[in-house]
Amino acid sequence: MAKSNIKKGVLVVNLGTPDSPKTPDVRKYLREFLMDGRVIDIPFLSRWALVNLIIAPFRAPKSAKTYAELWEDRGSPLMFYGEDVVNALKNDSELSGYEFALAMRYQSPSIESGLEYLRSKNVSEIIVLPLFPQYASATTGSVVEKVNSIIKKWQVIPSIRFVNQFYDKELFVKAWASVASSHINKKEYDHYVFSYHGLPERQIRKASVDGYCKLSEKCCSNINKKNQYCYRAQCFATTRLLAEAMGIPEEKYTICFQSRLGKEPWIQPYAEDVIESLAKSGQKKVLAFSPAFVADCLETTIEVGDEFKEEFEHAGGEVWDLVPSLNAHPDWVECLKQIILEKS
Ligand SMILES: C=CC1=C(C)c2cc3[nH]c(cc4nc(cc5[nH]c(cc1n2)c(C)c5CCC(=O)O)C(CCC(=O)O)=C4C)c(C)c3C=C
Ligand SMILES: [Fe+2]
Ligand SMILES: [Fe+2]
Repeated sequence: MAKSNIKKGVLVVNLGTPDSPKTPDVRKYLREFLMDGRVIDIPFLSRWALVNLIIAPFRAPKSAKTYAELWEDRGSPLMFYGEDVVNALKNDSELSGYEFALAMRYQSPSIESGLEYLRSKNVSEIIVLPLFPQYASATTGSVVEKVNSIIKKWQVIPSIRFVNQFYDKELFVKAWASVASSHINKKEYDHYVFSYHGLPERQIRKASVDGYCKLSEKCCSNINKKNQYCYRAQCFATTRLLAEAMGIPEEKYTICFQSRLGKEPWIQPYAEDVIESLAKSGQKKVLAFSPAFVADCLETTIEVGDEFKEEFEHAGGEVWDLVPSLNAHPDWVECLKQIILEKS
């Protein structure tokens, strides 16, 4: 029987990054990102005023300087590692029955252009793969909403499957262990820090079933029917899996949450408090992981790698190393391949 040439489509989506590290491009990026009602979940007019009159004008020039430090010859790492993994998937012979498009939730290439590309290839179904290991309404939820807002206008809507999270996939854990092995086998560390992007506490409460989530250590210490989509609980679960795979005992690691924005409470413990208390309690050599990100970006290289290192050393610590992100590591590409095949 002749082999069918009908293909399936895969839309690989990451958060997005400015088009360049120049202030106007950073401002444009921040505006689009922070005007998303799933990111700053307050009424439209208050959000508009906060973003356009306060955050974008004041933050853009500062962030632009940091983006300039991050920028490489190939551009923003979040973007070029996205291109690298998609190219690796395209070249995998086991995935020859798939068409791929890379998209960013904010800025370019847009989700709309990625979906249009897949539509032009007449794919029979589309797998949407947001590159966020843990579910949050502000990230995965926003990608799902955006995709739905576009395809609802299509005459023919193919079957669409969304990947909601993958923090617990064996190959995801294995990929982190592979990337970290060169650090772990080379040096002895006193302590390990797992730093995740933060979220406003309000967003955790909104995702909690029957008010289950009290934002205590206890409510996030396991995954159950009521907190299965709790970002904080999923970050705790990610840490347990990674620590177990790398043989790091419980007393040797600490979780924290970074990148707080605004005055409202965000999920705790806060990174700056953890860093200071580790240094003050005599931990000298620390290895840091950033497992909410699958590609290096501002939040990993600059915030965890440079700024946290400075804070740790200032508080009396001696060594602060960061495990790079999964980027285009072959084990990570293998993990993505398995996710795609399982969803098909
Ligand atoms: C785990 C993924 C992420 C979650 C959850 C998330 C929530 C979130 N972020 C902001 C505000 C900002 N985030 C910024 C950068 C940024 N955020 C993520 C991922 C998550 N954000 C990434 C990958 C990046 C880096 C992108 C890059 O180009 O390298 C920024 C911009 C940078 C800066 O100006 O400091 C802001 C602002 C909020 C408010 C939020 C949840 C509600
Ligand atoms: Fe963010
Ligand atoms: Fe919880």
